[in-house]
Amino acid sequence: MKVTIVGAGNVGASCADVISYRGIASEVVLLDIKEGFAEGKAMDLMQCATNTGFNTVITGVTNDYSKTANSNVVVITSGIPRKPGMTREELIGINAGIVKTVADNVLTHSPNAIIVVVSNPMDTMTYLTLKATGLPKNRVIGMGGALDSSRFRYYLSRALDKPSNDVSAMVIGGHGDTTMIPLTRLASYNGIPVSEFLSEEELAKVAAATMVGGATLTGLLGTSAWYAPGASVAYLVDSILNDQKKMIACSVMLDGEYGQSDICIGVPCIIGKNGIEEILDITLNDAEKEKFAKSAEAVINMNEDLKSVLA
Ligand SMILES: NC(=O)c1ccc[n+]([C@@H]2O[C@H](COP(=O)([O-])OP(=O)(O)OC[C@H]3O[C@@H](n4cnc5c(N)ncnc54)[C@H](O)[C@@H]3O)[C@@H](O)[C@H]2O)c1
Ligand SMILES: O=C(O)C[C@H](O)C(=O)O
Repeated sequence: MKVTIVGAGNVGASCADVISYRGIASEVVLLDIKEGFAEGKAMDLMQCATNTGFNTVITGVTNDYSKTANSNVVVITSGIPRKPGMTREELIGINAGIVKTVADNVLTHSPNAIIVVVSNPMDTMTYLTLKATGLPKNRVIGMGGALDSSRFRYYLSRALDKPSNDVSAMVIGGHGDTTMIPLTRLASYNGIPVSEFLSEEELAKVAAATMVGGATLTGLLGTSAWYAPGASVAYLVDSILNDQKKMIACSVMLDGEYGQSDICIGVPCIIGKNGIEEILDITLNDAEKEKFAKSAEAVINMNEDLKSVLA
């Protein structure tokens, strides 16, 4: 199985690292616009093979899309990351043009690929990719919910003082500091509602920390995060390539689900060899419904900006 990752920067390289280390794909192509950069990242990663014991072949190329031909999955991480104090939404001006060009190029050489969009603002970049390529909606998946849910589980595990892997929780809605919706009501510690252990005030603090999880890391690192984002993409790619049918919150085109249409936004999905195989339209309570509607409104407004940005 072949995976192309466009953008060999922090997230792209970290994703290639996890994919190879875990043997998720037999071949990974890293492509970057910066001369020699992807080649260097690929060589460095390949020199891990004997010490970590993987057999994936990683190749790096400078803007040569012919080397990406017949990829099963293409991950788009090309674009700029935010700096401290910025929102993801501020990246639209530069990233929209990059993502649109990249999506066209990858499809020319891999017409059957499933595309995973990572570049920010991710929900709008997913919408743009879908509209620009005309692909069926099951083949364009935005990665955000997998990461936001892992951060939610991390903050819950700290509040509970229990291991993250014993905590089950999901974030839906937009992948933005104010648009994420951590589903606190449905979070559990090995099947027991977390509200058995944490007060409403503690849960509100966990939800707030989750929503600004990316901004917190950007403040600490000076650029946005990459280890958890890279691992989250690899987790999603694994479910596609190995047809695992995992339930993962992803940004997908809605057609009436959650009362929304013509928008890509995070909702629980079944992910398998066909990409998005099912959208789970779960019942939200009134407060969650209100948050989802507000989140969708913000994402739709951002999508509107595409017209002027790409004009
Ligand atoms: N969806 C998410 O959950 C999530 C998580 C983390 C980061 N991101 C986003 O992913 C993007 C990448 O983040 P990063 O930290 O890896 O940034 P980075 O700067 O480390 O890497 C981006 C890479 O893209 C390359 N690039 C730029 N234009 C290109 C083009 N036209 N073709 C090919 N490559 C090109 C750059 O040369 C660079 O190497 C950012 O937009 C960031 O906001 C999203
Ligand atoms: O925070 C960012 O800008 C990058 C990414 O969306 C993240 O959540 O880590």
